[in-house]
Amino acid sequence: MTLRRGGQSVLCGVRLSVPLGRWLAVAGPNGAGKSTLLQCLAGLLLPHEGQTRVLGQPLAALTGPQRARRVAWLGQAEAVSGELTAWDVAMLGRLPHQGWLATPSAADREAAESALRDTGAWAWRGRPLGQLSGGERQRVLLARALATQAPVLLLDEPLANLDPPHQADWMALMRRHVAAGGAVISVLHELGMALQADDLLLMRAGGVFHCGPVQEDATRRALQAVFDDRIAIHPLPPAADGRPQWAAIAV
Ligand SMILES: Nc1ncnc2c1ncn2[C@@H]1O[C@H](COP(=O)(O)OP(=O)(O)OP(=O)(O)O)[C@@H](O)[C@H]1O
Repeated sequence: MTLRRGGQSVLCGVRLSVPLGRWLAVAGPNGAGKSTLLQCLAGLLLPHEGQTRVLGQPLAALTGPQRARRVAWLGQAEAVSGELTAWDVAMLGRLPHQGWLATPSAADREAAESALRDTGAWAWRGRPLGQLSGGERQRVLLARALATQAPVLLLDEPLANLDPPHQADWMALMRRHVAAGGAVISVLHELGMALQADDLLLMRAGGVFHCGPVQEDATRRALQAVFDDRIAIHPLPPAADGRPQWAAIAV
């Protein structure tokens, strides 16, 4: 996949395949092309060369609702009317499931409630988005993505404004999503969290610097290298489920 913006090449020859049942974290320095790649995968930007296929079908061949039922999107600094309540925003995630002018079904309401409960946003479902804090707002937007019940989640900096306990909750949600057969692709600057993903895609200067399982030493070495060895990775005690964990510290 190749994309030029403003006369510059911002993605060059990126090839990527993410199987269902895996969580891929995308990391790399500022300006590496991570958000651009995610927007191409979501169909929000059209690459000059290459295409995105979702569940075996070219994204471009799908209608808007078909696409939105397969791929849920959470972008950076999304513009959503501050007058909408948290409930309204979660229900936006159900639009791809509803017919033209149809009223929401019981299944739509259940999906929105479950998503708001999962992100800890149920308590303020009646409050307008404009009256929520940055982290509260982010949890509502995550609920909108989850309410779609799409198998593929594309999340650009989903942890922005989340406090550490809610970051841990987010991770548990992603684990649950992949354990249920979904796929997650998330751009993360929180490298400790990125190191808990299954796979890491490391980008630099619009290209793939490295892609591989977090468990492989080579991947963790590449993570240090993509940041010019200005981070160090240290092992941590295993997680409760036995999964190895690492911390990334700026040096
Ligand atoms: N609308 C645009 N027009 C021209 N160039 C753009 C545009 N949007 C982004 N770019 C450039 O594309 C490159 C990749 O940007 P992108 O936002 O994908 O990087 P990123 O890896 O997500 O960075 P960050 O970690 O800072 O969020 C950057 O050099 C950026 O300046």
